Amino acid sequence: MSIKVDTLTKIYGHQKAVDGISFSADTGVLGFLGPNGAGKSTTMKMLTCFIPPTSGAASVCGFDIGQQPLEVKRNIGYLPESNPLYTEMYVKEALGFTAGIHQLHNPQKRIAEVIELTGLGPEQHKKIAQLSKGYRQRVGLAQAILHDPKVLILDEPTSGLDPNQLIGIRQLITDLGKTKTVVLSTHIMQEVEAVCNRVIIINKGEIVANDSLSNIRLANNNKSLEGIFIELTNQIVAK
Ligand SMILES: Nc1ncnc2c1ncn2[C@@H]1O[C@H](COP(=O)(O)OP(=O)(O)OP(=O)(O)O)[C@@H](O)[C@H]1O
Repeated sequence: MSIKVDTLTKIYGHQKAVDGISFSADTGVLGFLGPNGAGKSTTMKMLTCFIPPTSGAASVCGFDIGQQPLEVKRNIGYLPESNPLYTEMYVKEALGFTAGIHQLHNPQKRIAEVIELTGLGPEQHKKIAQLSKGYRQRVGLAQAILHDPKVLILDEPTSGLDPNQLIGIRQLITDLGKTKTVVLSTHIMQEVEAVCNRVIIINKGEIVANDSLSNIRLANNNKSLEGIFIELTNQIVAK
């Protein structure tokens, strides 16, 4: 398994943001769903060693997030929800900067590859500040995959994109999921149906569903995913 999570918990002050969750993931796209404030980003930040857990354990490609953060970061690519970018840099300059952090042996070749993969070609000579939101997301994705990690953590990578951009990015995520373990946080149920092999639904820091999309539907009278999501996270009877 590329990701193993064992009773992972994060408490901020008096609030339990993540409450003893356990799951594992391997090659494919795992949809990580939940209402606002459910604990998705907090889980992703713990898996990527940005914040320490309060208790519990997790490993990425066999490396412990507490004991081996450098090895974890080597094996993981992370696109945070806010997609922080240096907007004064040119696209290639930003990718070169990330390549330097990862000490890539042949950065120019790999940068050309990820520009091709992420469809950044037509915009590659611009400054990031001049890019549309969709192309900025592509730069964030390009940075996340530059060191060819086995695991990708993508926190709402398609939020705010127009339908044309959505299709391109979803195709890229689907393709990446053929060889990598991708954890995808999204609020778009259509997207989950389009790209995810498996789904975890988290509510108030606890996992309320963890299965293939078809099994989750079977267990919930074949309702729409939206209906299942509402039922499992609100206890409101879905249509
Ligand atoms: N640094 C922090 N300090 C205190 N509380 C925090 C902090 N970060 C997150 N929280 C709280 O922890 C809970 C989980 O937040 P988190 O960002 O993980 O949710 P989420 O599922 O990613 O939500 P969204 O879908 O809105 O992005 C929320 O109630 C949030 O307010």
